[in-house]
Amino acid sequence: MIVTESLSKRFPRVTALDRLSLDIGPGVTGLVGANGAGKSTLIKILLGLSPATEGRAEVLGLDVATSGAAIRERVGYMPEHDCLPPDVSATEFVVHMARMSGLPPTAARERTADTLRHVGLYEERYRPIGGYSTGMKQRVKLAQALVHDPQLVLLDEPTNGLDPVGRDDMLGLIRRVYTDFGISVLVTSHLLGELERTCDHVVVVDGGTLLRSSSTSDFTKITTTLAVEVTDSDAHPDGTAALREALAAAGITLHDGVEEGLPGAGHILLLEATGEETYDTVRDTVAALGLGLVRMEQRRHHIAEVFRAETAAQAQAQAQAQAQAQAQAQAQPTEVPVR
Ligand SMILES: Nc1ncnc2c1ncn2[C@@H]1O[C@H](COP(=O)(O)OP(=O)(O)OP(=O)(O)O)[C@@H](O)[C@H]1O
Repeated sequence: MIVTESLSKRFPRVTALDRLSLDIGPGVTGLVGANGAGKSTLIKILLGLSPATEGRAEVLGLDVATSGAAIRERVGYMPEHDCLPPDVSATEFVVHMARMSGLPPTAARERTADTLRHVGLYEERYRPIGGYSTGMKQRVKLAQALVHDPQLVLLDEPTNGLDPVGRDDMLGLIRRVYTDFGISVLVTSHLLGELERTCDHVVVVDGGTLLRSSSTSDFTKITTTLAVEVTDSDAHPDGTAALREALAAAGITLHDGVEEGLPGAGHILLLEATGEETYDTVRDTVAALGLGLVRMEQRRHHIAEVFRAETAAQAQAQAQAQAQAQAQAQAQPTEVPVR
């Protein structure tokens, strides 16, 4: 869907993209990076709206340097900033965008009605956009990106300004753009965690360079940590504590601390699974104590955890390399200038 090779964009004072090479296939892909990482710059280059300084990029097999118009016919774009005219209704605006994309009048009206319904705008679509909430405006921006039935949409920070419920709704909508309509999605965010449930693939950029590109399941790979949650009983009013003690006595390695569990149950104990026998020991110990087993599952990493650990390991490796270089430099005999 998207391929970039050593793509760079330099502004007079800042390098927004630095030799970025990517290969993004169909599905929902998250492009994650802090503010200023270069996400919006990449999107503008992919749409053929801004030339790269070096390198090349292709979208749907079309070269961004020479086929900008053809790319924009096949690709939808949801910009980050508020760019909607306040005095027209969502219907008028989206019909206008559909006509601009080349749809005839009747098809433009029909597609607009379908798309606005899909993004969850009903009666309010006839009211002026100026009176809409942020969530409704984000939906209109998404609708105008979808109305011409593109093969791919580029969504720049679609959850910006939304409360947690609004974010979840928007992320659900984005997922359905691919599952219901087969339209591939590149969605940017500065929040790594929120893309975990939505994206098949995650690309992380920092300072215009690629930090990591991998499938979400690789990021969130299963760990050897078991999460166990039990209920309390009359004999053991603190079931979690009783289980912790009994498992430790049975030789199982428990991780420090506990996590919040379900209301009504206890906390979640985290322990190291060394094999099938760990499951048996937990099951038998829970039964012997007369507790109810609420859950016993292998824990998955969250993207943010993996990423924090990788970044810390990289920083440590860098610091070690620097210290080594310094030690070597000090060990070199100092040259005495020859007079
Ligand atoms: N037209 C421009 N002129 C000069 N510098 C620019 C221009 N556009 C972007 N930049 C700079 O390039 C860098 C990357 O910006 P970009 O907008 O692509 O980041 P971003 O990851 O999208 O972050 P945000 O979500 O905050 O927009 C930033 O340092 C920004 O200040």
